[in-house]
Amino acid sequence: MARPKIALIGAGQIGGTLAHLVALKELGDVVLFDIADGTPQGKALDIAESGPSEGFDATLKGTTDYADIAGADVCIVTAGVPRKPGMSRDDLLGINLKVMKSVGEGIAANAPDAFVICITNPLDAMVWALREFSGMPHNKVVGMAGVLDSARFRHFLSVEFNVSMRDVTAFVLGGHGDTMVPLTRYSTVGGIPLPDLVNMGWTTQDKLDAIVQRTRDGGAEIVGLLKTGSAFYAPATSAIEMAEAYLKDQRRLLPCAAYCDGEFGLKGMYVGVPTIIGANGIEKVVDIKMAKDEQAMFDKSVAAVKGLVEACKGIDPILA
Ligand SMILES: NC(=O)C1=CN([C@@H]2O[C@H](COP(=O)(O)OP(=O)(O)OC[C@H]3O[C@@H](n4cnc5c(N)ncnc54)[C@H](O)[C@@H]3O)[C@@H](O)[C@H]2O)C=CC1
Ligand SMILES: O=C([O-])CC(=O)C(=O)O
Repeated sequence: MARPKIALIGAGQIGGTLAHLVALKELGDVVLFDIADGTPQGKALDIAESGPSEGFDATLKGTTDYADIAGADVCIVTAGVPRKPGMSRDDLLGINLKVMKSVGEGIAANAPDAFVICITNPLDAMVWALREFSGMPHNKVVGMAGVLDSARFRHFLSVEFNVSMRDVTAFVLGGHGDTMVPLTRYSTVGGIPLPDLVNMGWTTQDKLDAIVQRTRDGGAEIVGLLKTGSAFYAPATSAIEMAEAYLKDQRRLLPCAAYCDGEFGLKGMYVGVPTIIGANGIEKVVDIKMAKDEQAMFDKSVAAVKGLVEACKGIDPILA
């Protein structure tokens, strides 16, 4: 059987890391696309030259021509600009919206059957716009953020409890911004929900609150440290987890920015919700019941995303 074809739209920090991970994990053959001529070709060649030592079987091609992504099974979109210290993700909206237009058209024309994972920020509005520009089915276009935010939450919790990250589960829903919603009641250590762990005296509510806030600020913390761009190792790994779930029909239950058509009382919008990813893309949005305070946080986050979508409509009349 032919290897899957994985197109990476954007060959910057995340795109290059994605290409390396796809090759190392032998998920498929890689086409790395970017408008900056030389960058995708150089990264593809560099990673291909690591193959003999690493021993993977995958071809890598760098290109500036959308025709080369023809027939891709998966497209992962990181094209656009990242933020710098002092900026919010929302400040990227105007410039990255234009990028989503060309990328959406390029994918629709060349790889209309692909499963598309958007990473570009501000994530929830950009995945909505990318879907609109591409006209592709809603279940085949999804945004990556919840897997990353939950991974950050899990990492901080594993350090606090001094246990393996494998035994920590976490759910971060809502928009990928300052209003994101880490759900402590649905996050566990060895199956024990976090509020129970506070009651058991294993940690304090103050410490848990600080971890929740650090999770919300997780992207900004890295931007502040790197100074020249934003996180890329963990974001790439998170998107690979989603791509693998699709390619291997794993039916993973992962928090993703998915299209809600009635779920969570939302109609026609993308926001971070629990989803099942399998061979049909987003197979299901899992409509969990939230407590009153959780719902209030989620509603606030949804309102923030709606504001950004309205801003997109104001910029590009095609979207209105
Ligand atoms: N959803 C999430 O959780 C996360 C999202 N991000 C976002 O991902 C995006 C990419 O981040 P990085 O890879 O670090 O940025 P980067 O600047 O390293 O790479 C972006 C690449 O996009 C290319 N590009 C620009 N316009 C293009 C176009 N029209 N078509 C094709 N390629 C184009 C650039 O030439 C550049 O190589 C940013 O918007 C960032 O904010 C970053 C981390 C996490
Ligand atoms: O913070 C940023 O700008 C990049 C991002 O979305 C993240 O790392 O969560």
